Amino acid sequence: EVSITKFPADERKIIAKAHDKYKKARAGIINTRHGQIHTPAFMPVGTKGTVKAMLPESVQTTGADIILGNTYHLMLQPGAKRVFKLGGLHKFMNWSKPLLTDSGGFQVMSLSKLRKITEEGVIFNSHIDGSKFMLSPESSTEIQYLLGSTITMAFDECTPYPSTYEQAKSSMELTSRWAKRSRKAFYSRDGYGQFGIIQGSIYNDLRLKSALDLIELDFEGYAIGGLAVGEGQELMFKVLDYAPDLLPINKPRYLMGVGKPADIIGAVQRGIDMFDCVIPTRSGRNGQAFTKYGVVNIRNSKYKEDNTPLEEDCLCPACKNYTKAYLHYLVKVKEILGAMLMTWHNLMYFQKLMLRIREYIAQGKDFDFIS
Ligand SMILES: CNc1nc2c(CC[C@H]3O[C@@H](OC)[C@@H]4OC(C)(C)O[C@@H]43)c3nc(N)[nH]c(=O)c3cc2[nH]1
Ligand SMILES: [Zn+2]
Repeated sequence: EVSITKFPADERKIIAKAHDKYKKARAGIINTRHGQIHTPAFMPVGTKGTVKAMLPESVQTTGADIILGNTYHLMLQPGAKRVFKLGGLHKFMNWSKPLLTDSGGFQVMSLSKLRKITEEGVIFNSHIDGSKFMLSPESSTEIQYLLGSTITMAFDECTPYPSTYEQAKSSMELTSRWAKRSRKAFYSRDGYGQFGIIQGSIYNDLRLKSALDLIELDFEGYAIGGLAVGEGQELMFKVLDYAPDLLPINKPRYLMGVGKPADIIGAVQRGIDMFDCVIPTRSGRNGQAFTKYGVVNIRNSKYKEDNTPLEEDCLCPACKNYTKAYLHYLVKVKEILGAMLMTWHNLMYFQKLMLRIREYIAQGKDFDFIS
């Protein structure tokens, strides 16, 4: 049971604007082998088999139905075959609910130094010890199978921003060929699914072609890729004004890498169902707390004698049992408990946001009444 709290002013503006034009928000349930996912859903990021600074049972208390893992990191260490031998990622990390794994292409481009993109796949050197690896539609799909992912992502190329029309076109066409190979390599089982990822950057005809190519492969769900890569909120919303409508209305839509609360609200209003973002966890560890009063930079000296909680009505341990002064101190002296409490609060805040959104959609209420 969580209380309804206020959106900060800037989110109300987004809600009001998006609400007038978009009645595409929808609330639903995705049934999987590992349990239900209530959408719109926020998926905490657990790149290396752990949501940093959180026990999985604590992640569960925040209300998360599903968390993310990653092919790239886990294939390098401890290795997909080893995780498989040890009983799969669910057992390894003691998380029994749904797991979605990204296919690894995005991380190769952002993490490994030496890499070569070929039709076959991406050849790269591990950012850990420099050893050579290849990620392809087939190997990425097999690794996600070995990890035991509930939702497997197709192996794609995240088109960088900005890209010319030609660059975006050839990148999208590569992603379509790789999607076909990913779909063929997927071992379909009841309660498990594979999502295609559409690309096409900011060009609507390329987004349409990408969607048509992937719809032919009949994925269980679809992600909108190639966004939240530096294009900014306005351009992202411009793509989201039409891209979700290109996808099957009866299948989940996942916007990768998004985002701040205002981004999530605007995207839900445009028909998106699933989100992932490192912001609540990464910024929590860096001392930023999301609250109904806006973002609190707990390291600010004005909190050093503030004996009040981050939010008086929040049910997380940071707010129930500690003060901003204590959090300020812990983060300043880099105590591990600081990262834990700030992360826990932020994940709770994001899940409360999603709960409020789901409730208001289910009751057919206008978003702008959440205030
Ligand atoms: C932040 N903006 C952003 N992230 C994107 C991602 C990666 C999403 C994954 O990367 C991590 O976030 C940085 C998260 O931790 C793991 C667990 C790795 O999963 C999340 C994308 N992934 C694929 N395959 N294709 C895309 O077009 C794409 C676009 C994105 N835009
Ligand atoms: Zn809290």
